[in-house]
Amino acid sequence: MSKLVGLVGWRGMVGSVLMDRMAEERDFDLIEPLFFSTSNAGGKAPAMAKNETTLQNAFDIEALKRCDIIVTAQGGDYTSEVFPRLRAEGWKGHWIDAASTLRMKDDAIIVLDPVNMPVIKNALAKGGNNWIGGNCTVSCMLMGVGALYKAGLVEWMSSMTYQAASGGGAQHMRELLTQFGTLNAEVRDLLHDPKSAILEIDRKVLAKQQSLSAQETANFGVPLGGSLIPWIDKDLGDGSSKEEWKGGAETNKILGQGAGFGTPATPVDGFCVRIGAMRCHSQALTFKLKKDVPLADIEAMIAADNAWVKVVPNTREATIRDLTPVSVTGTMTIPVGRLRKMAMGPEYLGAFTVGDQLLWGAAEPLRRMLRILLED
Ligand SMILES: NC(=O)C1=CN([C@@H]2O[C@H](COP(=O)(O)OP(=O)(O)OC[C@H]3O[C@@H](n4cnc5c(N)ncnc54)[C@H](OP(=O)(O)O)[C@@H]3O)[C@@H](O)[C@H]2O)C=CC1
Ligand SMILES: N[C@@H](CC(=O)OP(=O)(O)O)C(=O)O
Repeated sequence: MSKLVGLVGWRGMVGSVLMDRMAEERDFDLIEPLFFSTSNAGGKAPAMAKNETTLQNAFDIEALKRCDIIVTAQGGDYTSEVFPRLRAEGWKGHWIDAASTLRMKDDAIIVLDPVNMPVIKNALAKGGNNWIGGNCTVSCMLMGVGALYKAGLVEWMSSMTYQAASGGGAQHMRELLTQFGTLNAEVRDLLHDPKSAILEIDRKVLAKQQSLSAQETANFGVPLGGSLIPWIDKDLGDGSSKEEWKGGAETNKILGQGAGFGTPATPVDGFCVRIGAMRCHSQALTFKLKKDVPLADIEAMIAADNAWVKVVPNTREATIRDLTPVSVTGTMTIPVGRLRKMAMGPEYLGAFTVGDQLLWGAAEPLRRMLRILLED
């Protein structure tokens, strides 16, 4: 009999991408889906529903307890409210979650199976049942350069990120586009006049950016269109942002190394920056390798690591064609390019990578974990 799989958060941005991927990969053929809602219990479930066509109340613990597996992309507040109650009521099913809430708990595994299948299998064998998707930046980075970690080559890594508006949620994407529209409207006439002075355009754009209404910056807090914001997530009070902290903490946990595993952690640190891209996160990486490995060997290692990574030749033409958010958005490909030894010495490697933060960064690791459980 098919497993009963509860789906929570399926109509949100991450959830919609997840539903599309599940349909594409025919995951619904293998399960009996049970759709939940926080806002429309009793309404009609989406077309993928089979026998259970009514939306269940996502806060109804008895209804949730019926599920063998629950997959949620509803968000951290939902997880904080429902998960402890569900476990306290004795539910032993598998919980698969996009939210960060449970990621660093001892009994939770951060799932990214092309990178950490041994960690997942080990936890499954020990009865693990909490499977959490990683931070989007970390997951996309490891899908690209995980080979270097698997080979034990990384002494440390620094990551400078260029993170898309979608990381903040759907409203942030809308806000970015609204700001671009407002700025364009401000200088539209001057743009249409080829003889207009560019510094006049620049002055008017800046004046508009600096006077955007509170409504037009409600989500990011400051203008993002035509600017950037070098801080993502909470202030940890030690000079770093929570997004930067996740880079080190989650990378090591995914790889099954660090304090919790009785092995040394690999130092990972850098700056996380929000830019005006729509839904692809990009990262400039600097590695200190444990030894001097020829560049050709590094490229071969990265290219062979998984079915989605693609090494982009370090030429201008290939880079501007294949290593941008616009070329990657909506695809499962994780390009890694700009690979070169840096001026600091032969153990210092530079790389640049891009990933769709709603696919590998959020939805895909969850649906793959579901498949692992269904095939177990
Ligand atoms: N955005 C991102 O980049 C990432 C997000 N995540 C995690 O996933 C969680 C969900 O994120 P995200 O998908 O961006 O959140 P959304 O705001 O798009 O969706 C969350 C929920 O909001 C409700 N909702 C209310 N109004 C609408 C509407 N107009 N359209 C769709 N849904 C609506 C839905 O619940 P209901 O149907 O019950 O009303 C939906 O499931 C995050 O909180 C985070 O924990 C993880 C990785 C990346
Ligand atoms: N913090 C990420 C998005 C995200 O949801 O991250 P997390 O799953 O770690 O909370 C960003 O803003 O780009």
